Amino acid sequence: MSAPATCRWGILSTGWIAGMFVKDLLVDPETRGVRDIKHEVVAIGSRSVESAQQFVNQWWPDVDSNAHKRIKRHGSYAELFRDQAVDCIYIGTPHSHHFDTAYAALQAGKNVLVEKPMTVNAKQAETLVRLAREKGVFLASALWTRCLPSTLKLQEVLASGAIGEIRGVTSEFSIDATGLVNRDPGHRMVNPELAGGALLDLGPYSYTQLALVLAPHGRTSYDKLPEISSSMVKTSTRVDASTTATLHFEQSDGRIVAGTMTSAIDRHTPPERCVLISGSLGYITIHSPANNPRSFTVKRYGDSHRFWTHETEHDATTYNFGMPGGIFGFAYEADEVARCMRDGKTESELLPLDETVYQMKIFDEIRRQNRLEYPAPIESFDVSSL
Ligand SMILES: NC(=O)C1=CN([C@@H]2O[C@H](COP(=O)(O)OP(=O)(O)OC[C@H]3O[C@@H](n4cnc5c(N)ncnc54)[C@H](OP(=O)(O)O)[C@@H]3O)[C@@H](O)[C@H]2O)C=CC1
Ligand SMILES: O=C1OC[C@@H](O)[C@H](O)[C@H]1O
Repeated sequence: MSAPATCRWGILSTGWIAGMFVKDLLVDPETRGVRDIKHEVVAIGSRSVESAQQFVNQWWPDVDSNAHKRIKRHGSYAELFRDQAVDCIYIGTPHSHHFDTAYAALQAGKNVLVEKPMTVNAKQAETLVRLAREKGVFLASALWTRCLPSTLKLQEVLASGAIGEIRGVTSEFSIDATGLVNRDPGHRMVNPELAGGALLDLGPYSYTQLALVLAPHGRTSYDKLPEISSSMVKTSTRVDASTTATLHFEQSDGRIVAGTMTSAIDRHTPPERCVLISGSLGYITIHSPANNPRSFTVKRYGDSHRFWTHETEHDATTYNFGMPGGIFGFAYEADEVARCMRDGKTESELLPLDETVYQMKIFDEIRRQNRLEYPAPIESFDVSSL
């Protein structure tokens, strides 16, 4: 077997998720049975060099180690874009800053993995996708759930016909952040200036869980949006505390199947169930959380199943997934990106760009229906000043 290919990462921003992503990159891929690629963090880019230095101190505390000494600390994002040692830049800024930062990185010819949601709106996402394709560089939104072994296994189970014809999906990813509005109204989750709110922050997961079943890539035409009915409750900071949307997706056999997604920042999703996939022969329950499911259960109805009884289900199978090496789960998307780098691919089949743009169009429509607008500068897709 040939030597593993190394992906050399540049980390842009030094907040919470940037640290979690790095933590996963530092775990030896062999612990999860991955022998074809390796990860190396070669540079940190921050708005201040002190913050970049602090980040290195936190994640590579051994000051005498080669890694600690070797990692470049850039005091501006522009310096990171110029760093020739970097293969791919991971962007972990707030939503409001995904578009401008990713645009500048792509413009500099860099491969980019940008946190979810890719942008604030679909026009911005389309602009990034167009630029990446023009430049021939890699781009993906970091919807890590799509790369998890549990997600891939679920696709297999569905394709096997285990629950028959799909009749409906409900999906929720919510986190109780009540109190944040009063305690810390500037926090990115509730601050409109940073494009906060449940839909953009947590909706990518509740949407993805139903889209993987009802609008899978390769079997969905992105020309037409599903029919959408949605509602929102807003916070006093004027972002959405909760959003629920029912989407009617046309299936390849012409049937219309409804999926309902909920994301909220004012409650927890209960652990037992975040996603319910109902089929003609049974159902699948995905256990919370929807961003990182560790198990799901498939139950098939018994032959004597009747609509008035609940006693006849049988054949329950639960699939469990660990997180080897102590990873959080981001490592799997990092592996996928590293393989794309190695193979010269500019797009990942697990994180398809057209699907990402489609999702952003659906979110635009949900926001339109509920009059959720962000400040003009962060909705802008004008690139003349970038
Ligand atoms: N995949 C996942 O599971 C998760 C994804 N996320 C996503 O990651 C992104 C960041 O979230 P999180 O890490 O929690 O956020 P943090 O606030 O902890 O970090 C954001 C970082 O972005 C940089 N930044 C650039 N401009 C600004 C600005 N105007 N205000 C604040 N920070 C700025 C800062 O880094 P610096 O000072 O170094 O420039 C800052 O540390 C979001 O898009 C979120 O949706 C978040 C959590 C989990
Ligand atoms: O996975 C996540 O969990 C917590 C959220 O605030 C975050 O943005 C999201 O990506």
